[in-house]
Amino acid sequence: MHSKEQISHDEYQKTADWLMSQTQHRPQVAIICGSGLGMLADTLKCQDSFAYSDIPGFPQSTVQGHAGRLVFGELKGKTCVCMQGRFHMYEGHSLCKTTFPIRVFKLLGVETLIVTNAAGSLADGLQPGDIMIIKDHINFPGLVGLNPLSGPNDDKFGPRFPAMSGCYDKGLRCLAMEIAKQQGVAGFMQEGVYAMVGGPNFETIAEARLLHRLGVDAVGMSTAPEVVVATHCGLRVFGLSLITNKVVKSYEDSECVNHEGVLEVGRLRSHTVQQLVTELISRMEINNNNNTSNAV
Ligand SMILES: O=P(O)(O)O[C@H]1O[C@H](CO)[C@@H](O)[C@H]1O
Ligand SMILES: Nc1nc2[nH]cnc2c(=O)[nH]1
Repeated sequence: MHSKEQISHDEYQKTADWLMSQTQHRPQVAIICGSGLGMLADTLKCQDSFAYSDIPGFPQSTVQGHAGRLVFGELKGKTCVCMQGRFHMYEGHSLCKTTFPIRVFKLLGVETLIVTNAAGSLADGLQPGDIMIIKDHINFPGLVGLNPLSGPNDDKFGPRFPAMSGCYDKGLRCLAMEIAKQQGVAGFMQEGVYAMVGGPNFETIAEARLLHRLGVDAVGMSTAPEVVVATHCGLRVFGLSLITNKVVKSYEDSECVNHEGVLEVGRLRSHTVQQLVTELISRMEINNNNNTSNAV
């Protein structure tokens, strides 16, 4: 069962200590690049970069469009760390492995996490190429007990029963919308609810209809476990989905989604996503109070 594996505090600390011995950067902001969005790391200046295979304790990326590199650098006066490649449950990683980097970031002093993903749209108003600011999520694996926080709680990171209402920071969501207006891209940006399903198959039509009825705006196979672990340890979270395809909801529709198409939309929209994230990081305020204050 995925959730049984446990990782000790010492193991997270060892990885954080190794990284701190290899780079002078002390990141305040962490960015996770979704499928095809690895170029977000290109904006960082004075880079130190590490292959996941060289980082003690790090899992390995196995999905095309996820390079498997951790990049540290400066962006508009903030120190950042960027995951070029995330880990998904369907790759066979335990949920605590898929979220391993989040707690390492916490120990590095990160205060804000930016998660990005590629997602299929269920909402009629969301077209391929649109950007959805994540207002909330439905963690389907989590609802049935596949939760990275299952098992003994590590009080050093956070409480046994963390609240998840408000896990996507409202201030950052408003700031992102304001920036979108100023950059002239608000026309294809809106807030919505992201749902995580286990994958790796895309949805059947009946599943798509079910998700639509449940109020899901966009669906993907990642993000929710990362956000749960980040919120548990007191990180502020901002998330966005790049809509890469419409999820087929009609038996009359012969369209068929594939991963190549998902990556292609990422490439087409890379510049817009980069500009938005760069400006958001530049204008966000950082409270340097990362002291595991969420812990009980
Ligand atoms: O969520 P990210 O990593 O962006 O990737 C999304 O795109 C892949 C499918 O094309 C799935 O892994 C899905 O979760
Ligand atoms: N589950 C799921 N994940 C995706 N990632 C990108 N597009 C999709 C989609 O349509 N469904």
